[in-house]
Amino acid sequence: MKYISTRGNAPVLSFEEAMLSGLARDGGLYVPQNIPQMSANDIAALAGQPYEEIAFRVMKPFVGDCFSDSELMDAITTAYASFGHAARAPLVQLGPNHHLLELFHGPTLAFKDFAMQLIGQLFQKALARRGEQVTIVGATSGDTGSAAIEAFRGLDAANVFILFPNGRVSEVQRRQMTTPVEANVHAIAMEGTFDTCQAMLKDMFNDFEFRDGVKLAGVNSINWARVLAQVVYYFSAATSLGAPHRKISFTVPTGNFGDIFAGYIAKRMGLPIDRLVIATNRNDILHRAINTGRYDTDQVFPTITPSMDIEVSSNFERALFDAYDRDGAAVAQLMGEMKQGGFGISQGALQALRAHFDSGRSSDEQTSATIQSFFAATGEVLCPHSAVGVKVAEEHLGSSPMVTLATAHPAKFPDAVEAAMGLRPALPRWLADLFDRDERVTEMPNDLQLMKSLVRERIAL
Ligand SMILES: Cc1ncc(COP(=O)(O)O)c(C=O)c1O
Ligand SMILES: N[C@@H](CCOP(=O)(O)O)C(=O)O
Repeated sequence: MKYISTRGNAPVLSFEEAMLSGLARDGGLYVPQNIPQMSANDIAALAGQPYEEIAFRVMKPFVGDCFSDSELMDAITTAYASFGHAARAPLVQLGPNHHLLELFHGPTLAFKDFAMQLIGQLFQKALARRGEQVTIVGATSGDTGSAAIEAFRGLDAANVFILFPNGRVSEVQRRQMTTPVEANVHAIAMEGTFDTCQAMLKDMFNDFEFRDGVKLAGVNSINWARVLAQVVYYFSAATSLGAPHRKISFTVPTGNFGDIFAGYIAKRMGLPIDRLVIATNRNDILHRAINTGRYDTDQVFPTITPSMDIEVSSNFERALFDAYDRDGAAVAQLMGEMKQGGFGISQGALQALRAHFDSGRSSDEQTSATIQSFFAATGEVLCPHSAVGVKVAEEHLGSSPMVTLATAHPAKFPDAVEAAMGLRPALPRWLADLFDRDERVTEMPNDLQLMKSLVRERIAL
């Protein structure tokens, strides 16, 4: 299996090369050259299998011969061994036709653990084989950062720098990033929003002297391996609910578009997905784009769903690449226009997007009301991000069963949850002393030169 860039002008890579590279050298994102297909029989055979077996069967064709079967299975098994639920991604019924896919049973309590725990294992195997060390820089609005730190803390082969927007993550999220004691972990509180952090990260990748000098690697969903690992739970959920014999819809709380893009890949592989519903908060650029055909950036408003406070939604580029019939030059042109404030989506591409995606939005007030009403009706305590999904999903219920992705544990956002329903969710046992631990964090302005100097200094180059 080979990987090509969405901007059509970067080397074609293997799975392992794409995983270790992060951003393509033309600024684009790697995608598989072809999407492997699963037949109805292949999909039916997944029903009732352990999550690890489903992960292996779904991911293997994308990985090719970069990892042997036993290496891949070993990585998968180790990755999910620490999850606090035997099903890994259990389904809970919210209503007659509405189910919640709980993706927060991993070590850092967010869906990011599904991919990050796995790529931590795959990075270790690949780097050990190559005898290489890398510098991982990640941008986060809260959850990617803590998951990456958890997956890579203490490894000799990787230094991890996590840029988060100062004051714009929850206190639990911040402490998850600032309290690990391992010397290879560097939490950086940056001036600006998540978009500022992500733009800084992409600028670092686009500076080849720096990129090659520090052996830069990325673990945001710009990394294809992140998206791939997230494809798996669409298969596990859909087959539990009767796929391939009936269609299933999914609603996904969305920011950087990685999670819902994984659903789109599942559909392209043959999983009978009816609708993929993009659920946004007040920062509703994707909802507006699907509705109007204009992707116009605005300011980013802080909300009670900080992980989704994103305007420059990185993986939307991957969806556009397909919607523009894989025309890399067209995508490069749109991404250039986005830097000037926005772009229009052609009628053909918009139709192609609308063939798969619906969208909706939830204000903070609606999100709080949803936490409150679903707790009263079902006893399920929703994190605010998951509540955005549930609210939007309820507006899109149809004939096929709807699955809403519960992307984080409510205890990561205790203030918002308490304000909504009057009860403060408790952190699990292994994080119970989080507020007693010492924090270690470096505050930085939005200055690329200073950031590059800091990284170089810390890795002592
Ligand atoms: C809790 C939570 N929900 C939803 C999202 C949005 O996911 P994505 O960025 O893949 O669209 C994020 C951030 O990624 C998140 O941390
Ligand atoms: N919400 C994310 C933003 C980064 O997303 P990623 O999937 O591209 O890593 C976060 O929690 O950091």
